[in-house]
Amino acid sequence: MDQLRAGVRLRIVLGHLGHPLAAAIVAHPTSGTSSPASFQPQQFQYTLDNNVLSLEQRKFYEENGYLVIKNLVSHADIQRFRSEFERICRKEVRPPGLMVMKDVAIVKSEQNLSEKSVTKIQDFQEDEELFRYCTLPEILKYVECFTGPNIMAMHTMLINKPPDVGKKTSRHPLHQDLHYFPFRPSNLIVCAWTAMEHIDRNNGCLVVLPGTHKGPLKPHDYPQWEGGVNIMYHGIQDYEKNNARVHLVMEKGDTVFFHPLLIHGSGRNRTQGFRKV
Ligand SMILES: CCCC(=O)SCCNC(=O)CCNC(=O)[C@H](O)C(C)(C)COP(=O)(O)OP(=O)(O)OC[C@H]1O[C@@H](n2cnc3c(N)ncnc32)[C@H](O)[C@@H]1OP(=O)(O)O
Ligand SMILES: Nc1ncnc2c1ncn2[C@@H]1O[C@H](COP(=O)(O)OP(=O)(O)OP(=O)(O)O)[C@@H](O)[C@H]1O
Ligand SMILES: O=C(O)CCC(=O)C(=O)O
Ligand SMILES: [Fe+2]
Ligand SMILES: [Mg+2]
Repeated sequence: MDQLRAGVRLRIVLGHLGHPLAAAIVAHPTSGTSSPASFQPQQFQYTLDNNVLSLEQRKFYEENGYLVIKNLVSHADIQRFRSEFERICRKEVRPPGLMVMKDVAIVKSEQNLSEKSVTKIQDFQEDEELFRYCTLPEILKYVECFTGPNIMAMHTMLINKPPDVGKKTSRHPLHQDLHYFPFRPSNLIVCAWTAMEHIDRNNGCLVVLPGTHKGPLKPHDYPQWEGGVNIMYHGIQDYEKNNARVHLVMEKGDTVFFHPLLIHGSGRNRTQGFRKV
């Protein structure tokens, strides 16, 4: 917990740099990256040597830049996060530093904050209930496989993807999270993304381009989309169109861990529900 609190202080300092940060958990830059002498460092570049991941899981992350762990977060915890999100939307609690974002399609039409007008909250580090997510032993157990033991929560968000009103504004353009992060080294950063309900292509699942974590950070800018683009939702301009997109279908509680250079985004929500992660 002390280490996580220290990380929150760092995140606030980074926030003063004016960067739009997003969800990430990162290792302290001084934490060890060295492996035991018996280990071949060239074999594993993106995962650290511990006993949590199977060889198969390690190889999968090394090759693809992401790893899905099924049924990791309990439904009881997810219900608590959902309830707290609703309390925030009703303005019953106002955690300091919290940023509330609305979708561009409704930002000018709906005046009152409600669960149906908030697209995302971010920087919930001062909300004890939501920050529990960053302290869950089952999450940290896997995070440590990528960051090492000295873990800091760098940025936090709860995304409430709204039903698309027909302009495709609910999409999140393909991007690399490292574009938003003014800290390094990238291989010691990982994002934990937990489905709070069943998520598939209908409600806009996470879409990844496997293996792109091995490439460089690419230039980002606003997508050339007609009909509406959300402020500060930058996308990659020149991604390889032949690179197969993989749609991650996930059940409630499933969690994907991914590298900050992995190109990913999410499609429109064609249901009437608000897709939560
Ligand atoms: C690890 C990366 C993963 C990611 O999440 S990548 C995306 C990162 N980007 C973000 O997180 C963006 C976060 N959002 C924000 O910073 C803020 O919500 C945002 C969009 C700047 C607006 O903040 P505020 O200034 O507090 O809001 P406001 O209500 O006073 O609006 C100011 C002007 O902006 C407009 N606006 C608000 N939300 C928008 C939206 N979603 N899309 C497009 N325009 C939007 C709003 O209409 C207003 O314009 P005007 O001044 O009235 O003309
Ligand atoms: N032709 C494209 N050009 C640029 N980005 C795209 C293109 N197609 C998809 N994307 C990006 O990839 C994400 C996921 O694509 P996907 O096709 O799943 O979503 P969608 O087009 O919104 O929904 P769907 O195809 O399921 O109706 C989109 O949100 C968008 O960011
Ligand atoms: O859930 C989404 O729609 C996109 C999330 C994302 O890009 C992220 O968590 O970094
Ligand atoms: Fe992202
Ligand atoms: Mg499509």
